Amino acid sequence: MADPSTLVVDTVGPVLTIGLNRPKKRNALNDGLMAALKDCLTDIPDQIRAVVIHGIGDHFSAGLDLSELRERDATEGLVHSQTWHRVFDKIQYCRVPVIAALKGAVIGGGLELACAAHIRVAEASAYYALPEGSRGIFVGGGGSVRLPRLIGVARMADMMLTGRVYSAAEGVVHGFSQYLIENGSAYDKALELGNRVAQNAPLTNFAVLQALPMIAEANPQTGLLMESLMATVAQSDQEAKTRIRAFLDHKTAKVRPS
Ligand SMILES: COc1cc(/C=C/C(=O)SCCNC(=O)CCNC(=O)[C@H](O)C(C)(C)COP(=O)(O)OP(=O)(O)OC[C@H]2O[C@@H](n3cnc4c(N)ncnc43)[C@H](O)[C@@H]2OP(=O)(O)O)ccc1O
Repeated sequence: MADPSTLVVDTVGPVLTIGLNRPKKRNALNDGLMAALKDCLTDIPDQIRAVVIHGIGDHFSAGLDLSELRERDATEGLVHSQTWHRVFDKIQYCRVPVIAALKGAVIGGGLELACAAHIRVAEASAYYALPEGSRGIFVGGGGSVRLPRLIGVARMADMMLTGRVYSAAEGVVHGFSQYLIENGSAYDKALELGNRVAQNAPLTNFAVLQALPMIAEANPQTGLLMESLMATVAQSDQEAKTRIRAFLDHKTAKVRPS
């Protein structure tokens, strides 16, 4: 059953912010939190154009709440894992971009949660680990599907076999996170990015979230056809026509390095 106290949910302009709120347990992900997260991601109000997920306190998340793993038999374990898959799918297939603001521990299931987001912003304090090997378990939140696509099978295998802790800087180098920023600013940066992506044409964001991952996984011929179809749909939309006219009439911002 959903435990609403495990999340702090807020609306900041067009951005929905979701704070994982079990700081005394390092935001370990228990059943109540996962159910609350699912509810929250199911009922995103129409006016919301981006979501930021962050951790309350010093950490993003210490992963699965190990105290809830004790009593599960194999069947319950399977159901549990598939429940997680459904929650994280809600992130990956969200109708608006989801940005994870990372700090402190980003461990196990916490890392899997972050993998499902579309953009990862890490402050210097963030560190990543998959200690499942030392706990005698395996990833169960989609990590073996999503993480190798970001950092490669060999590096994920290294994380799982050695339990090595990767730094925030390594996370950027290896393609896990897209931004590395100073301590204390992950939330603000994620919010800034949320406001920025909210300005895009919704159809472009839709294409990036829904079509791009499929195109990237398709064989090149299928991918190129899908790209052409998506491009055609987007450019024939009135929104594109209005935006391009605004640029040609010098009524909109130019592309400038930030
Ligand atoms: C199998 O099917 C699955 C699996 C999964 C996903 C699996 C995973 O996520 S495995 C990874 C599990 N996480 C860990 O092993 C991390 C454990 N925590 C730590 O190492 C540390 O707590 C820390 C995160 C590095 C923070 O250290 P520190 O700041 O010193 O804080 P502590 O004093 O250690 O902790 C404070 C308090 O929090 C409790 N706590 C921390 N992490 C967890 C946790 N993961 N689960 C439960 N409780 C946690 C800690 O015990 C302390 O509690 P007190 O009561 O003693 O205060 C997915 C789906 C599947 O189906």
